[in-house]
Amino acid sequence: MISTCIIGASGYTGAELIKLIIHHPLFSLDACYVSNGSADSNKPIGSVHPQLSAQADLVTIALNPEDLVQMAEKFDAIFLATPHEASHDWAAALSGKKAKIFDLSGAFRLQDTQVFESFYGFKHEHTDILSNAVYGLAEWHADAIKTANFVAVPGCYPTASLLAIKPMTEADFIDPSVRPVINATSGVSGAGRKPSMTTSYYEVSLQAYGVLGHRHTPEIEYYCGTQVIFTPHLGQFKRGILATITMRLREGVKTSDIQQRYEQHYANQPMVRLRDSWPKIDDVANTSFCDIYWKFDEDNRYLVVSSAIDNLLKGAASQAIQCANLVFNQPTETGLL
Ligand SMILES: NC(=O)C1=CN([C@@H]2O[C@H](COP(=O)(O)OP(=O)(O)OC[C@H]3O[C@@H](n4cnc5c(N)ncnc54)[C@H](OP(=O)(O)O)[C@@H]3O)[C@@H](O)[C@H]2O)C=CC1
Ligand SMILES: CC(=O)N[C@@H](CCC(=O)OP(=O)(O)O)C(=O)O
Repeated sequence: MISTCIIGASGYTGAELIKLIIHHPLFSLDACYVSNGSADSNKPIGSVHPQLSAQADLVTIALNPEDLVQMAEKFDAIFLATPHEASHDWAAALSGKKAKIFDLSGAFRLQDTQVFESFYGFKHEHTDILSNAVYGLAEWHADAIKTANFVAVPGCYPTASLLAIKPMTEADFIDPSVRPVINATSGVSGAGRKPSMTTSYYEVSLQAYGVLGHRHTPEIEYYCGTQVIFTPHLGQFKRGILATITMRLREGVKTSDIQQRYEQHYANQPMVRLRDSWPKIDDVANTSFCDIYWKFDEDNRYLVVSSAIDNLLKGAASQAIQCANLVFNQPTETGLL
């Protein structure tokens, strides 16, 4: 068995990782860490996450940062389900050792440290790790992921957006004079477990936020190679993201060309489902799938694509497992179907 541990096990994506790893045929979950001083330290997992009662026979451990080097020599894989700052600070002790690292945070996704600093609000101190980090968009970067030691698992909105846009950008079908427009809505679990007024279920009413300045804009732009207008919305539901993207395509692109590109990229990708009707969040919530459907106005060259994922799974934990499967030479869908 491949020995794994999770750091940040008391959070929402931590809980999803626990569920996936304990049911995985090849990975064993050997430790669950929380931060030093966490109210959830030294507790059975079933008491931290009641839905995991009687499923995971583990007690959370308060992480001592001095133990990180030893942990990186002990485990085969370490999943960081921690805030960006914690992942950033701990990466140096963890990387370059036996363990393959899968970081769910945004700390190692942006290669340009100036852009990183302006969107994340703190200085990037680990450019050496950054330059070796592989972006874990599993359907597009599988070859690089297979040989990676450190995987930066994509953000939730970027996963939904990039899976929809990349077949068009890779084919050079986008009209360069018109930026793709992404409107996306996330459930409140996207904001993590820590309570806050802006994300409290009672306070939330469908609303745009982060307009023309969300930190996922540079991530999406870098990995699809075109500038976009990205507008996230927060909706009053627990989990899921629906991203609807409008793209103007170059003259001469036909409906059949679009069909051919989506099929070429996703027909053999088990975690992406090309649907025959508009995706719904209920169809993907609590699953590891991304559902995609599109319609093209050939006369006016506007393509509208809709993409739905579960933010905590395909947008975080199950994509991390897809990456780990690839690193350990398994089919990407192992343990996810
Ligand atoms: N929620 C989502 O939809 C997605 C989240 N992500 C990213 O994944 C990571 C985890 O997100 P999520 O599970 O939602 O977040 P949560 O807030 O639900 O959980 C974060 C975890 O990290 C621990 N933690 C908090 N502060 C620190 C700290 N300073 N040092 C160490 N550990 C700390 C938390 O609590 P404790 O104090 O008990 O240790 C908890 O276990 C984040 O980087 C997030 O941006 C990525 C994609 C989607
Ligand atoms: C609803 C909500 O607040 N969503 C978060 C994105 C989810 C997330 O955690 O982003 P990363 O994948 O980059 O870590 C946000 O807008 O910042």
